[in-house]
Amino acid sequence: MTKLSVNINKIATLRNSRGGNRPDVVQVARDCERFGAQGITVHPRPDERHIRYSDVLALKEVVQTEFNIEGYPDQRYMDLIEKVRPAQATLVPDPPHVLTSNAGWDTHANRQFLQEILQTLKGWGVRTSIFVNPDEKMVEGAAQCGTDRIELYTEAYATGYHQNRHEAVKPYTNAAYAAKALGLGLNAGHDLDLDNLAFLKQAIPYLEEVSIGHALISDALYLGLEETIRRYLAQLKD
Ligand SMILES: CC(=O)[C@@H](O)[C@H](O)COP(=O)(O)O
Ligand SMILES: NCC(=O)COP(=O)(O)O
Repeated sequence: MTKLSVNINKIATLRNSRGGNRPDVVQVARDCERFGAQGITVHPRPDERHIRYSDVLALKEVVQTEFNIEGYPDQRYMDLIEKVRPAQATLVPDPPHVLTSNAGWDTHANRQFLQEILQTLKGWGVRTSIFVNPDEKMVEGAAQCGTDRIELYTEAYATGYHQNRHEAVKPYTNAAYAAKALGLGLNAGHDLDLDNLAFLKQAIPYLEEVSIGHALISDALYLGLEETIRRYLAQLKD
């Protein structure tokens, strides 16, 4: 079964745009789970443009499904993970001021750094995932770093989907196969939506988790959150 983890970053974007606590990030997380989401993902960025570190502490108290915290493993992120002990920590190589995540890790050039971080996270009992491009060499590097899972960075798939989905998905099926052969768990995320999700799932049936935020929250503005989550879950049926 492929789990849907809803990334609620953009709920916090809307809340922060006016100050106050509307929409309430914690209530939205509760509702996402009530509507069937099997996980909640957040990506607190150093500038706290959306999810704040304080949100993560509040969410820890209420999230009943899998809590996935993404981020660059600087000291602040590591201190947060140590305090929260989420189900999963997803390491992303983002510099502080990127508009959004735009690349996977070079798992060879960063091997020692990642090995040390992953060892610490595993010592805290946190499942680890590394954000990577669909590149078999980077997948091999991720396995050498000792991660539990990888998350395939699916922006290129989403960009190429409407031109030629069969071509767009090829690097992902190759990288997924390499991950499976290496015994790595497999997640995917970034720019997945109601158009492209089912084809990815069909091409990689053993995907363990997709984390989806921007498109899902945008869809919810038209369809409502409950109906939107129902539709995304329907795309993931085995
Ligand atoms: C790692 C990734 O691709 C996304 O989860 C990322 O968290 C999106 O970040 P923004 O919501 O800040 O665009
Ligand atoms: N890891 C991907 C994620 O959490 C959400 O990415 P997006 O759907 O907001 O592009």
